[in-house]
Amino acid sequence: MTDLSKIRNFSIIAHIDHGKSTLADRLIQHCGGLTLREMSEQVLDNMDIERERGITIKAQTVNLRYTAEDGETYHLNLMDTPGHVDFAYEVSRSLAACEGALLVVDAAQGVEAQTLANVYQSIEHDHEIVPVINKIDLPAADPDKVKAEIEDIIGLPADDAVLTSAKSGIGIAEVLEAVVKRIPPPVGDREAPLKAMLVDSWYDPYLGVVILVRVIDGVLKKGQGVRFMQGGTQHLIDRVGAFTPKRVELPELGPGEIGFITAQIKEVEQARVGDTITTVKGGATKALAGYKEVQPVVFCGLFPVDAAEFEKLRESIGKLRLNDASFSYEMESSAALGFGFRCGFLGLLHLEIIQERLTREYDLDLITTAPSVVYRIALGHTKNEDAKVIELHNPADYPDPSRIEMIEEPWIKAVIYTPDDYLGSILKLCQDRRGIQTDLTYVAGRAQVTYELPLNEVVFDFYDRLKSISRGYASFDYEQIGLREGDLVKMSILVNNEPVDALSLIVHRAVAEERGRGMCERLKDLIPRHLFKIPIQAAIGGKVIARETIAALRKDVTAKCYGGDISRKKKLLDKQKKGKARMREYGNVSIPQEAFIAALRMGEE
Ligand SMILES: Nc1nc2c(ncn2[C@@H]2O[C@H](COP(=O)(O)OP(=O)(O)OP(=O)(O)O)[C@@H](O)[C@H]2O)c(=O)[nH]1
Repeated sequence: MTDLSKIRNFSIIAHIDHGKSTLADRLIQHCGGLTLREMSEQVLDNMDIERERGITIKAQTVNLRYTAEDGETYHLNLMDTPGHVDFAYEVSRSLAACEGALLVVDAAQGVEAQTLANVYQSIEHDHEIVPVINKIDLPAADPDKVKAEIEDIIGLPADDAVLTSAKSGIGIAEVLEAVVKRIPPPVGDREAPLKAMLVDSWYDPYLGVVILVRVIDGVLKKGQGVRFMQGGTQHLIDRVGAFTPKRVELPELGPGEIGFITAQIKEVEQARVGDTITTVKGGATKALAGYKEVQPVVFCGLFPVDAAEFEKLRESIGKLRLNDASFSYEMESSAALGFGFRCGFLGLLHLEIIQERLTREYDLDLITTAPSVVYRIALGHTKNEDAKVIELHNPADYPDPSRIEMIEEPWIKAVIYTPDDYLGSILKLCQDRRGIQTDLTYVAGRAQVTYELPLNEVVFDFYDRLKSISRGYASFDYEQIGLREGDLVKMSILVNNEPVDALSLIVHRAVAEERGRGMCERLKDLIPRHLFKIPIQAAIGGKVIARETIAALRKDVTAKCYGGDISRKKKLLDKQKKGKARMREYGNVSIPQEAFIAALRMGEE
């Protein structure tokens, strides 16, 4: 049983790449959680893709023992939080499990949008926030300027910010002292009915579903019968423990403590983030506030390039889903692509992560159809059917236009934070994407601009474009603000007069022609020439709005290497053969796999 006054629960909030994981590793190392050899890998980001992309996806926590200058030993629970807008809800639950936060700001980059969004959330949770200015070893570091930014932009006192270089190990002890002295201990009642928050859950092949919890009141013990108040299920706890960061079993978790439990749960879906855990007998009557059921917002079809791999795809998707309750899938069949799955994601990054894991970990070649948001459509009545409202996840299911009375699409509020120089191009980008500017302010040579934007204009390549026009300096954060009516139509793409359903998408009428022209032009470059002429058309209903033609070609690919180098000829033929495997036949036209997504990139507007 740990004395409450000796516990500190905190998270680290930072913009991507400001050094959160490196600092976390240093804190663990300082507290002796791991040996140097074990430290050679960053421990908190534990998925391959996380490491490669340098982003944190799943929240993790470590329990550290720190003997402070006052001679007392403290239990520090360090919570790692995901660093991307797609996972905002998980972040909010992790923050709700803490009493304070370290705000890590890069000494050379200063405050950025993601930092802001997370700090405001942290403030909402009444956290004590300790500013940490990291990377002071960099030649471009300017801690005083960053301090001023923290005060001006965020409104937090930064005089006593801790200066660190997580990379060279400077200021680490100071950070730990600040945690102990400035972040308050948790409060809780050991005698009260059990109330624990489900902070995170994941699937472990040996233990089943592992649940990360923060105990608010009462005690969690092995052998206890518990009830998940939102999920409505009951379970028997078979393990209680913590990560140091190695997994250790403990006799119990008391108020204020963070640790894990297992209860022979088979699916993460049964352990929803934000749920309240209480005892079956004499349990709490009121669940903790803040529970939300996360819903996928971006949908797309995933199809195997090789139809024979459908079963493998089904199995692989099933395995991924074991570990990720926020992603959904159901079988889908398409005239052109055969059997595949319609999948739902929290956002584009989430989509890319799943797609990449399927490709890399499960060695699948996939075709991804155009991502789509969820539209709400009011349909008028017909002779046989009453009027009704439907949700549209797939442009292929677009109803008969004559029946549509109204279409609504989801909108977001986006906050973009950028150095002045790039503001002009960013405003143009937002304007082109049907954005409505609601605010523009300048602080210390940077602009903060707020836009309302339709989500469907953001899901394709908005983030990539933003990064490229600002040379990586602009940052972006968004939240959903509900549905709004829009003049939306389905645009079909016809290749050699056949509609290709995987390329059809819902667009706003005002931008349909431009987008249609862009897609036709790109497809013209992406589809190789055939022996016959291929028309490529964009159409709304029966009306063609854009057209390109791919000229016919003579087949002999080796014709261009006259001269007798046989190995070169062979290489070309091999390449042609390989290329074939990655093509999709549409009628009698082969479309390369990469064309499906590349056609949607909106290019250098
Ligand atoms: N020069 C210098 N580089 C640092 C320091 N701390 C971290 N870095 C580097 O900055 C990069 C990003 O560090 P991470 O710790 O992965 O950043 P992060 O904030 O965890 O990133 P996310 O997981 O994406 O949120 C890495 O290349 C680190 O080596 C520092 O104190 N000085």
